[in-house]
Amino acid sequence: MRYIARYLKPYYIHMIIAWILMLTELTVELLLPFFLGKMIDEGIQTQDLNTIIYWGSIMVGLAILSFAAGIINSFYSAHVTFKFGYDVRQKLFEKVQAFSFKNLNEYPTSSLITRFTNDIRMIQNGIFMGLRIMLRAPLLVIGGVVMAFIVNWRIALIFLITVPLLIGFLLIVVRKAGKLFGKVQERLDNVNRVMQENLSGIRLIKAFLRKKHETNRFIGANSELMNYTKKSLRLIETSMPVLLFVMNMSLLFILWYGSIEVSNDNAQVGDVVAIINYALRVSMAISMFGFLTMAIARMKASADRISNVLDAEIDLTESEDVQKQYRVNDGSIEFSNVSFRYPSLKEDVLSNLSFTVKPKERIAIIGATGSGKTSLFQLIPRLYDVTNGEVYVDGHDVRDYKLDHLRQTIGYVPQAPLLFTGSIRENIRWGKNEAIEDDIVKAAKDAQIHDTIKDLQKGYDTKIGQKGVNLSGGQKQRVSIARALVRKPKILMLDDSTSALDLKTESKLLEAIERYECTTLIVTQKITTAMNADRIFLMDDGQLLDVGRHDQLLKTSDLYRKIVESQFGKEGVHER
Ligand SMILES: Nc1ncnc2c1ncn2[C@@H]1O[C@H](COP(=O)(O)OP(=O)(O)OP(=O)(O)O)[C@@H](O)[C@H]1O
Repeated sequence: MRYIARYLKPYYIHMIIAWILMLTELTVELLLPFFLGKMIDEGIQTQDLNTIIYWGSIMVGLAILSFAAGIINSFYSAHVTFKFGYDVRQKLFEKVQAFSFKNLNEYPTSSLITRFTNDIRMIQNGIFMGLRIMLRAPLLVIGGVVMAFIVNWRIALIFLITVPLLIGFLLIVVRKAGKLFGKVQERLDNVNRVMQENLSGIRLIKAFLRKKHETNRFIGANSELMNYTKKSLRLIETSMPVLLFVMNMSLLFILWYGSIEVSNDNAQVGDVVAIINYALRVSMAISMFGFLTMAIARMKASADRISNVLDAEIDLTESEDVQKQYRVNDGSIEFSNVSFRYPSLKEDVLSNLSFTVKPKERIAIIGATGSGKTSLFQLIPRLYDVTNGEVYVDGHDVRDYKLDHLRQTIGYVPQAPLLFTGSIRENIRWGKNEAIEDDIVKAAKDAQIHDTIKDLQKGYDTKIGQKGVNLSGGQKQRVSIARALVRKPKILMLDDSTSALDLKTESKLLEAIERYECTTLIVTQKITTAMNADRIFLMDDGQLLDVGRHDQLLKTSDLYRKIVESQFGKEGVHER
């Protein structure tokens, strides 16, 4: 909740104005029944038209004042609420942008989306209600009771029983509902997760005929959400009949006891009408107060979830003594006794790796699936930090570089090419904001995608659908390679990014890359790609089994020979 106060700070003036306006509404609301009683007793009972007009005009004036105050209050309350939402969303976005991969593993995308949308909305609801009715409800209860006692204390005694009864009841309901709302938000996370997986994997689901299975999964998550929402809403709804019952009983009591008091000349008809009016307003204020506390319980559950993200410790930061002047010039890489373990695992996925890569050298990394190739890649731009050992770029530990500079000098093409909604030009420029048209076209030509783009009706302006749905796998791969090349990187890392390319296109691509004069690491499953590298790293189970040129490895490594055999046959090995 302290975050709420912090983010509301710039809007304190607006909040104070909203509260002053709300107090104006409240004062009018408390005065109206009093004047109504006066009008009845001094005007209607005595049939004095002038007095009726007098009190009537005052009441109309006050009603207009209250109406205007209500409208302006809503305006200020909405302003504070929306500004607050904007600021928190912005802060959350910046925080998530700064997250390391480890942080991202802790907060699934679906849960972050719920926090960005639903949780912020819950807090906004709480703030809006707070500004409209927070002080108003309790003050109306207190003021209503006091005014009723001023009008006629004997009849007003009924309030001493009904008010504590209703408040006690509502407090119990709110406590229970608060816990349930936390659970509702968790279930909403689940629904969002299933929905997100389904939307992004819809083609796969259709291809595998998994519609029924996925529908059942969604029904499961959706039913849980419905059940918890139903439980919490039911709890709230039980408060309404109880409230109405107590209210009606107290009205009956006021009428019954009031009539006795009037016939005994201890009260006037106007007093009874005024007190009935106060009783109605006090009951309404208590129910309003109930809704408000409910909104606050909901807001608290959501605020906790937002502050968890804002408070999350980002483990991958630049150390205080980071050498800001270090620059990557040559692009040499060295791994020194590197071991790495994902935070969620018990065992290392890379163990004791040591090797050096000379500037501008071209290395092919080959190895079974799960042998740690991608993990090795991720350590160079510090997507994760090593568990043990050191990774050096240009002779300096990667942790001693400014993170932005280090990453700027690396062109990384991940295994699954990810493109963003926007034009092809925008997607390539995504690699380097300042890239001019010539740079973009050159990168596309080198990535062997220029001709394809040219043949599209809108060329570089062709819009790419979400995640590049309207491009083929190989086209997506090449656009993401162009995106990496446009940065003119010192180190280029292709993680199985040429898998969908035919041999001819791939070899042209590799030739073009050679002209970039950058250190190149290529994870590949294809021997034809590996053969052209200066050296091949053969990985198995997180270790570097062998290093050498293709012809050397054919002689020294049984595993390498087997891989070659599996792709070219026994005969093919000798031809290569
Ligand atoms: N984010 C993660 N959290 C936990 N374990 C992971 C994570 N990513 C990968 N792993 C595990 O680390 C090991 C190495 O994975 P990695 O992706 O580096 O292999 P790879 O050689 O690139 O495989 P492939 O060729 O299939 O892409 C695997 O056992 C994998 O299960």
